[in-house]
Amino acid sequence: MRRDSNLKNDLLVRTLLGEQTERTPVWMMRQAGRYLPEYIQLREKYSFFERCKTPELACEITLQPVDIVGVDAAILFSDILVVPEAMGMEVQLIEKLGPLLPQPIKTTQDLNRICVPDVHDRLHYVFDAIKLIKKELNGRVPLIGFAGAPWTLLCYMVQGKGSKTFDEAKGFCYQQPELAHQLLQMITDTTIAYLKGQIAAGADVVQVFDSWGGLLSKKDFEIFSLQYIRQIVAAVNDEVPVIIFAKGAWSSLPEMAAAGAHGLGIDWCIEPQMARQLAGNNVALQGNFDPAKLLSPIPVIEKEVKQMLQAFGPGKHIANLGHGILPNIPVEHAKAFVNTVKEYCFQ
Ligand SMILES: Cc1c2[nH]c(c1CCC(=O)O)Cc1[nH]c(c(CCC(=O)O)c1C)Cc1[nH]c(c(CCC(=O)O)c1C)Cc1[nH]c(c(C)c1CCC(=O)O)C2
Repeated sequence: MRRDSNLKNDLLVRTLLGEQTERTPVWMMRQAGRYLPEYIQLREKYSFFERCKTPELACEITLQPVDIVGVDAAILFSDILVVPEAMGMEVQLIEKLGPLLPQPIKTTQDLNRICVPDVHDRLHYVFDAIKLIKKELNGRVPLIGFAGAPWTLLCYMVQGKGSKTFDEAKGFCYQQPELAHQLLQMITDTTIAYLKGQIAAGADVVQVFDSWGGLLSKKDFEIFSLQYIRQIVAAVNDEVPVIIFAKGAWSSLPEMAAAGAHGLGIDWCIEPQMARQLAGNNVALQGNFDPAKLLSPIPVIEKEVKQMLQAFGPGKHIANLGHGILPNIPVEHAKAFVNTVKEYCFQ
């Protein structure tokens, strides 16, 4: 296991490695983004991919929540969709609509248009950003690298846009399972090289986002998601700690723990005690505050965050939201979330 000896705050890394810490670490999924006025300013000047592909901009945005909100970890500013783009697909981000992939994968011919790229050629801008961020962080907090899980990326690559059900992506898997598995394996191979590149560039921890894992039954989650996540975790978990966040897929927590992850993200639909029973004692749990609850008045946020910390108990817990922070959250409310965790003492 590689560890950056220059880290002044290593609460996240130690928690993931099962070591005791003075307090619970805290960060927020999607913490670099639209609820921060400083981010919105940059967004007005540069397109989404300009922000992702310019290391100085990605670095500045990554550091914003560390400086402004005081989280215990930075997460690389990028997007899970840079991987489909590197594999040869056109990816656009449209205001208010979200991602658009105008030529989605439906047939063997479509699959032949994409490839497993050389990540050092196609995604070098991410590795350059990570090197710059590590330098600028100067050990203040660890840096989390990330990638989308193959299933969640397939959802966008086949559906071509966001969806509540991803019915076309699911239909593709059920109608053309062989093609689906070829695509999932190509994404997996790209992702392994991509995460290894992030780690080589300096990422201290990596997280795999399976935002749409909960759309599958437990059996189909194993077939179309978990077997690929397992390959990714096995390829990197001796280098740095790995967190799997598979939203809604709580019934597979035992299998995800057995896959060799150091941390498992959970959403607010499962109680901490139940998640602990399912996941066992050898893994840290991350979560699980309802992001919309950050709209509550600050005293309510403080009270509910304390209840959450108490429910998880001391140790083996990383305080976080159960999904990404919403754009309409006041910065003061995000700060209240973080500060309540930092100030909490277990009796
Ligand atoms: C499914 C998914 C995507 N991207 C991501 C996921 C998995 C996590 C999740 O479920 O929320 C992951 C992601 N996207 C972004 C980050 C940055 C780092 C961080 O967490 O702070 C991370 C970790 C930046 C972003 N990615 C995107 C934005 C907003 C675009 C903008 O600010 O111009 C940001 C800050 C665009 C994006 N990218 C994606 C969507 C659906 C959208 C549009 C809607 C939305 O914003 O949530 C795909």
